Amino acid sequence: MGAVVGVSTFTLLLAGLPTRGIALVPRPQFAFMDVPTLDELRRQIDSIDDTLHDLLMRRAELVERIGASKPAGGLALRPGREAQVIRRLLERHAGRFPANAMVRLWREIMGAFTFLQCPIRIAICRPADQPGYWDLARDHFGVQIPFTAHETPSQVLAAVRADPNVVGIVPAPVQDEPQPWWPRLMSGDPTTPHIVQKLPFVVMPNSRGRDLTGFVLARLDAEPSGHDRALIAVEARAEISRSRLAAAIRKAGLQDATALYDVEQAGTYWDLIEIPEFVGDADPRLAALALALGIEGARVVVLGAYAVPPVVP
Ligand SMILES: O=C(O)C(=O)C[C@]1(C(=O)O)C=C[C@@H](O)C=C1
Repeated sequence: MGAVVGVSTFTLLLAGLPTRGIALVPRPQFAFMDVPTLDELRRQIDSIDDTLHDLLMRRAELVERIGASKPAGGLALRPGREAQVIRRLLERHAGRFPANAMVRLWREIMGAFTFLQCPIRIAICRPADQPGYWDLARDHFGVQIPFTAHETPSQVLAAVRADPNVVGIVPAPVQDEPQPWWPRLMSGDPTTPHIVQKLPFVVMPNSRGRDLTGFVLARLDAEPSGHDRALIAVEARAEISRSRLAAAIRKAGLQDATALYDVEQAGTYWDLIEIPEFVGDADPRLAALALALGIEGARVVVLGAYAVPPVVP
């Protein structure tokens, strides 16, 4: 009984209630006796931190084995797999820890583990008046991977073409921009990168990059993540109306476009079509699209794909 009185007194003191008449306080049905002390709680946190740390070190061993199975000298980055990892964790996420903070941790983990496998570097188009692109890239790729800033998408493309371990980040296409970068991805040159990701994948609420959108260019084939959008470019010597393009897309068996951009330079016309599904380089619907357009010499090329960003609770 003495112990019960003691615990109840302590509880009342904590609650700022008078402790007189304490002997009349009935024994509680629930576990006041188990209220852990601050030191005990911190010991539990230390133990959790040790487990997390041990698991990270074990994860590093597995990533090294994965790295050894990838082609030597190539880029180890796998944006489709990274998207699957983040989506899966978001689906199981619960509790008070903010979901985007959890994503931020895993972005740091996967950035560091990509860097562990290959000398990846990021070339960012960060015009002087748009410093947020740096943050957009840092939020995604973490602090281990070295970055270089460039003034124009052309400079970024040149950096990616010069080194297979350089990954480029350029502003997402907008209609009526004077010199869009995307028609340049139609070149058949083997150093030409693909679009492999759209940023942000998950918006970081207080980032300087939160209102910006970038595309990641890498010398990799885009890989399906299970929920993707493909970017297909058409080059022709004649202007293609939107309705003609839409009809040809449907006739080729592709899903309706979710976004369209076009540009003309010196009598050459380019259209960029975003399709709400993954389309690989060898997809027969590409040839079907070229045919359905009915324009002599029209070329249709997949510029890449990106994993559709998840809805973050
Ligand atoms: O799964 C892989 O291919 C890995 O290299 C592992 C890992 C990861 O840390 O989970 C790291 C880098 C890749 O971009 C994707 C995922």
